[in-house]
Amino acid sequence: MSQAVQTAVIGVTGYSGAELARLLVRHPRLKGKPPIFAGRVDEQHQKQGGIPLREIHPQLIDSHGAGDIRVQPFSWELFEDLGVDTVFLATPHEASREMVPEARKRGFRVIDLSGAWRLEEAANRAVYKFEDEGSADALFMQSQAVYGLPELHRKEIAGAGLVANPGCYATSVILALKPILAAGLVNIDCGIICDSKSGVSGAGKAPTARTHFMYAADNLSAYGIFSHRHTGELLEQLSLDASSITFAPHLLPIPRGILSTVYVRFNGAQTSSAIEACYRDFYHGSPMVRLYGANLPQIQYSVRTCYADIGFQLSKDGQRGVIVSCLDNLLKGASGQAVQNLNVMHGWGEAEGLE
Ligand SMILES: NC(=O)C1=CN([C@@H]2O[C@H](COP(=O)(O)OP(=O)(O)OC[C@H]3O[C@@H](n4cnc5c(N)ncnc54)[C@H](OP(=O)(O)O)[C@@H]3O)[C@@H](O)[C@H]2O)C=CC1
Ligand SMILES: CC(=O)N[C@@H](CCC(=O)OP(=O)(O)O)C(=O)O
Repeated sequence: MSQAVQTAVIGVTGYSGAELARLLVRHPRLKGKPPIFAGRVDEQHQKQGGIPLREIHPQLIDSHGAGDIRVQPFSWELFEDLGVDTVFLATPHEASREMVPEARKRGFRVIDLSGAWRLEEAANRAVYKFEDEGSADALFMQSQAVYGLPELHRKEIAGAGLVANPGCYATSVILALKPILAAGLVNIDCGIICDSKSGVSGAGKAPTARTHFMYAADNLSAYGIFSHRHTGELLEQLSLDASSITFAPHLLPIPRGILSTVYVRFNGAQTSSAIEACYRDFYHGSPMVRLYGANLPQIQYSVRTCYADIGFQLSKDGQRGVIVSCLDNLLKGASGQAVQNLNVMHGWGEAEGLE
């Protein structure tokens, strides 16, 4: 078990990169080894040795350990010279798709926050329209990738060279459904409905027509129904057929947070205590999932935490269930999960630096 892991982050100027910086500079296992931050640095800052992190994220003041850390101009040689072990990519899917093969060739372990390597099936990946789709290099890299949801794949993540951090909506829905599906309690033929709502930071820092204040504020809108790219993650991780699950994402006019409401029919009548036991058994030893039972979680409870919060209620006859799953899209939905994966990869306590 190493105490001296050197980490590096590409994409710290983005929303999830900022949260990653906040978590990593305070991580108890990284004391004395602050992460290296690298990215696109303009000429003027290059002359000054990089951009001071506090210029980009003033909220990361000294008490958070950010000190004089700078975002340096990115190169793989920089990481090699500085003895980097694990690289986080908080970059767009296409950028990750290009960078990861080179990072792996150079021997870095990678935790990629993007969707570049999450999907095993070419049919599910088609939504991304990757330029290198089908190439031998890309297929090889895909075969090495482990889906970075520790609650499902802890063992594989521990030995992985490439961890594909899950999507934020996907995390909330998979964690809500996996225990009852794995126990065979859900009547799949009746269809499962996942109604998910996300804060605007889920879309990243580049404004789009959909996420512009004028459209997002004082509004609630559905989008991506039957076509959202996280559907493939749900199908693969829950071993479901496309006809048995309907995923409907919505844009909520709040900065961060996701609430997924999942509607299921059971195979026969269930009791609250049986369903509660099912969740407790499944998440035994999973410190980043908090179970609420019939006291449903709310976005307010989960936001700015690295937890996924899950609760449920049953119909009077026990035939139907509604599961509510909340998380912070930038934390358990992205950076918190990435640090949880770092902990698993290095044999540290899974919740270290996250509570
Ligand atoms: N936001 C969220 O809730 C979630 C996001 N994700 C995924 O995490 C990744 C980051 O998301 P998010 O933080 O929202 O994104 P942002 O748009 O907020 O930030 C993107 C970051 O990537 C950098 N970047 C863009 N292109 C390149 C490039 N070609 N080379 C190097 N750096 C580049 C940007 O740097 P610069 O400042 O130079 O432009 C910026 O730091 C994405 O893949 C996203 O899909 C996953 C789960 C949840
Ligand atoms: C509100 C919002 O726009 N959310 C994003 C999903 C964010 C996320 O987890 O996405 P990645 O798969 O890009 O990593 C979306 O629907 O496209």
